[in-house]
Amino acid sequence: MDTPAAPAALDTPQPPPLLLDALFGGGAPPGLALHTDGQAPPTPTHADAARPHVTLTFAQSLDAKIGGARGKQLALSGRESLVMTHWMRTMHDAIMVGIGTALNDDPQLNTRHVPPLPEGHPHKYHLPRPVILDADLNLLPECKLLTNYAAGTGRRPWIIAVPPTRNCVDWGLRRHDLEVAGAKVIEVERENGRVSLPSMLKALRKLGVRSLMVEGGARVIQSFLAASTEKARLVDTVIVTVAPVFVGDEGVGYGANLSSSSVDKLQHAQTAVFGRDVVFALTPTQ
Ligand SMILES: NC(=O)C1=CN([C@@H]2O[C@H](COP(=O)(O)OP(=O)(O)OC[C@H]3O[C@@H](n4cnc5c(N)ncnc54)[C@H](OP(=O)(O)O)[C@@H]3O)[C@@H](O)[C@H]2O)C=CC1
Ligand SMILES: Nc1nc(O)c(N)c(N[C@@H]2O[C@H](COP(=O)(O)O)[C@@H](O)[C@H]2O)n1
Repeated sequence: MDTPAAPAALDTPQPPPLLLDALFGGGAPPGLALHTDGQAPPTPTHADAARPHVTLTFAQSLDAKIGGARGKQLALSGRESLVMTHWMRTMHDAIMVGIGTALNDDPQLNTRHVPPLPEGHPHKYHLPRPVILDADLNLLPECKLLTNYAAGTGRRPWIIAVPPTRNCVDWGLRRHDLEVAGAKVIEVERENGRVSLPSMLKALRKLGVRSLMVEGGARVIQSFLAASTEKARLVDTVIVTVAPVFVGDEGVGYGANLSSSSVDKLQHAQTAVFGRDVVFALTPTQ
């Protein structure tokens, strides 16, 4: 009698090879993307233990727009590349957007588009910690990130804020309202009028964040691309989805103040087609 074939590793759906190559240099480490009995799943790590691995990722049109006129949120990614993005979310400890995106898109930043696990599967997908760059605490207590957390369907959002230099009653009141709604406020230093990215990364690493997926929006992408220098590189992997559409001049771009001398030098790592979209993975040149 033939011996029945062993079931393929619990029939767990597997992430796209582009992500495995770009973030793990090949195969899937055991337990990847899964939340197993409270253990932290494997994630991309950074050689410098003082900051998390940073993956900068976004979807753009052929004319390099990430949003529509007056910031209108655009569904640029097709179904297949959106699923890829949600796989990427399962692979990171935390996911970050700027307050511009949080107010404009009211995102959920969860992993709902990953293929469902088979019935009876012992684990769940890992859900990344949502983090918002919001120096002045303008996040709304009724946003989806906070209501999902209150409803038990999302993780507790962390807000990266900068305390005002002078006593500011309003900032304190906003902090109180956000904390009552469930947010954790993390204070970091200000740099050039905004959250200092190195200070923010250091604070996140101290709180146990090993990998951070930065999703945008325009100003945040620009800051990360421009902040990296040979001396202090802040981005380890860039993953860009390019959708076959033109948005036009009135759309939101991210390259406004980037010059070739200030932006990090990136080299091609992988390209793959997802449905009608093309996804590029890049890494900084050594
Ligand atoms: N296609 C895609 O993949 C994505 C598209 N988008 C689109 O992007 C647009 C929103 O972009 P945008 O308005 O620029 O908003 P952002 O999400 O980039 O947020 C910008 C704000 O973040 C805060 N911030 C704090 N520290 C920094 C820092 N170091 N660098 C940059 N920003 C910092 C600032 O506010 P403060 O000073 O108050 O802290 C700043 O105004 C929307 O149209 C949205 O739909 C967004 C994400 C992904
Ligand atoms: N990958 C990708 N493709 C697009 O076309 C997009 N517009 C975005 N936007 C990012 O995703 C956030 C929305 O997330 P949820 O669907 O609410 O979980 C949005 O705020 C952008 O960060 N991304």
